[in-house]
Amino acid sequence: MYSVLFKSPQLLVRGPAFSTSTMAQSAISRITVIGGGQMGSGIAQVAATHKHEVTLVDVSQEALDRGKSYMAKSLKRVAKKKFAEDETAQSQFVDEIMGRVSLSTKPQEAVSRADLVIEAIVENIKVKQDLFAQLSKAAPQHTILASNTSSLPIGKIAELLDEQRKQRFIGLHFFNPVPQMKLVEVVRTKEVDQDVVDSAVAWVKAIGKAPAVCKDTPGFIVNRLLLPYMMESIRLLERDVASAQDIDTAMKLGAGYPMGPFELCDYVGLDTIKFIVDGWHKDGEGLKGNPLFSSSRKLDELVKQGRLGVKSGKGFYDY
Ligand SMILES: CCCCCCCCCCCCCC(=O)CC(=O)SCCNC(=O)CCNC(=O)[C@H](O)C(C)(C)COP(=O)(O)OP(=O)(O)OC[C@H]1O[C@@H](n2cnc3c(N)ncnc32)[C@H](O)[C@@H]1OP(=O)(O)O
Ligand SMILES: NC(=O)C1=CN([C@@H]2O[C@H](COP(=O)(O)OP(=O)(O)OC[C@H]3O[C@@H](n4cnc5c(N)ncnc54)[C@H](O)[C@@H]3O)[C@@H](O)[C@H]2O)C=CC1
Repeated sequence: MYSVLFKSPQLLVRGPAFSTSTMAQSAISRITVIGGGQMGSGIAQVAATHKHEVTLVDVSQEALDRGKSYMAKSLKRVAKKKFAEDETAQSQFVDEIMGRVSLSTKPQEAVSRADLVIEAIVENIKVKQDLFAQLSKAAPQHTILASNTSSLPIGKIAELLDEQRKQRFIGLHFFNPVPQMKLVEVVRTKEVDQDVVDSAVAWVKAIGKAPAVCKDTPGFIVNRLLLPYMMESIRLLERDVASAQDIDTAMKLGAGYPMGPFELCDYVGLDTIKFIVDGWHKDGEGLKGNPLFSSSRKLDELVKQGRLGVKSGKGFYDY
């Protein structure tokens, strides 16, 4: 059932009928992000930019330092746009936001006061399930637990949790690069409470992003549509229909995409994509054997050669 919610004259919100608590201000203040890589560092940066107290967790100080440098580099780009020639204002801006982010290698301690925990660790179902089983022993009962997974079922990630925890478990799927991409997919399981969905939607808006609420099915919305497009692009290349460069040019100028499919594959990471397409082809709900999601010899070869994209300095392109 759809309804039109008028939040204020200039903002017409059209979407599924939310309970009145949708309009409630998000009661989320303290955020813990687990995994300080490409995505987790971006999520921590955006939350801190919007005045949240953030704790970023990773497995080692080295990994935390890497995440911190991702944030600092990104914030310097934002600061340069915001304060043009004023270098003092630029460094004050960066220092103020970075000052809201504390670093930790102790996940249970880091969630003990959190209102929201967002996991952005390796795309591996068992590692995610074990992490949340550990966190659920330490996080307050009210804490919302969320995963930023690209492809794994949210309900499966929460499988080891008790019923009460499952009712406060949700998908918050950010897009890369997090500071720049407006969308966050809010993925609801069968078990999640409506007020948790409403709080998540309110928080996503409070950090300047645009929520899209969807059910917990493979790929949610964007990746379900992106993956076949990406795999068909690779099959065009395998059939020698056109070069990667020409296919990218065609999709940027013909379909208005900011990046072509091969640029985007390199940007996201070929190993991540291979993991996802192999997983869905094997047992993705309703996708098993679907030719659109068949794996690709070319993709397998590149991953085997360690050509993972931007992160390894070479993928479809050399960087
Ligand atoms: C068909 C291929 C599909 C491949 C994926 C397959 C899908 C299934 C598996 C996916 C698995 C994982 C992915 C996932 O789950 C979901 C995703 O994230 S999908 C990827 C979504 N992202 C995109 O589609 C990115 C598209 N590209 C862009 O929007 C732009 O190219 C980009 C913003 C990356 C760079 O812009 P560009 O103009 O090329 O360069 P600039 O350097 O000038 O940047 C423009 C603008 O943006 C600011 N900016 C860029 N990066 C950052 C940053 N990290 N921090 C802060 N600011 C940043 C920059 O300052 C510029 O700002 P202006 O105000 O415009 O000056
Ligand atoms: N790369 C992308 O474009 C996108 C990725 N995602 C999803 O976000 C998640 C993270 O992806 P990326 O940031 O690209 O990966 P990444 O490899 O850049 O970062 C993962 C981070 O998690 C840390 N980590 C691994 N296991 C951990 C544990 N048990 N405890 C704490 N930290 C741990 C790693 O040290 C690393 O710093 C994945 O689930 C991925 O599917 C979602 C949207 C876009």
